[in-house]
Amino acid sequence: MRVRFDEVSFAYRGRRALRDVTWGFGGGVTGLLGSNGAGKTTLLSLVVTLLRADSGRVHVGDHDLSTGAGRRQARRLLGFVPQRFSLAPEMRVGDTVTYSAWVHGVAERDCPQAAVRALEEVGLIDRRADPVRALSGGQRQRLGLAAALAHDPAVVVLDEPTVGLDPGQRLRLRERVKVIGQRRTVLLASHLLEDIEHLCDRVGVLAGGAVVFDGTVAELSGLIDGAAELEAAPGSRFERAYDALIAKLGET
Ligand SMILES: Nc1ncnc2c1ncn2[C@@H]1O[C@H](COP(=O)(O)OP(=O)(O)OP(=O)(O)O)[C@@H](O)[C@H]1O
Repeated sequence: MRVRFDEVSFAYRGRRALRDVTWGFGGGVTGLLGSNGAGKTTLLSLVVTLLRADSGRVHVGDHDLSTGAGRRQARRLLGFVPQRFSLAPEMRVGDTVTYSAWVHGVAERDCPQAAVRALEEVGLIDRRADPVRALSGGQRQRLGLAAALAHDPAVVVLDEPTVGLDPGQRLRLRERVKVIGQRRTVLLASHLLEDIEHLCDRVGVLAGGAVVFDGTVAELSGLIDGAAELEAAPGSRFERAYDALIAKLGET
């Protein structure tokens, strides 16, 4: 399913956060990069209908989010894991996802089965009888993902999902996101270039509320082709190319 932005602008009480964004993504995992304050969370919030564009149009599939009916229909297709979320520590893992399925509109009799499917998707099915407080940070993050998958959404939006996780937990979450992206549209905002490089088919870069790059990970890495001093610098090609892109924008 495709998500499309057409000349979208958004401001917080006069403070411009997105300006004339025309961008789209669909099928597989798309990364969204940008420095602090570039507008990533704002863009994600528009996709998941937490905010409404001041001008321009956002579409999720055929649903136009500028209309009430469009937003209602799109919500059934959307799963969201925000940067910070809270879970009830005494609740069981399985009940947490069953409840999320119900909140997302799954028929009550189907909720337990929906929870089993979502917990299998994130690799937590063996922990379903445990209380949430018994989970590690990485497992809690995966539980948040299961809660967002409970109604089997076509589009999954993740805001900085690996922040605060140790390398092993990050790898496990990454593996899960990769599999989830095989049959869904996933939008992943992150500061961690390594996550984007390993997970994403395509990447968009935001700077000052505008999309300044849209292409594949290989195309972004290719931006430094022929720049000898950058090719020799430390870090992966992708990291060096991203850094050079942001530095160049800072000069203009
Ligand atoms: N609730 C708000 N009220 C006023 N201004 C806001 C609000 N939320 C964000 N902004 C401003 O909008 C701009 C974009 O913020 P946004 O959070 O979308 O960026 P971001 O790329 O997600 O940043 P970060 O990487 O730090 O999370 C920034 O200038 C920010 O200060």
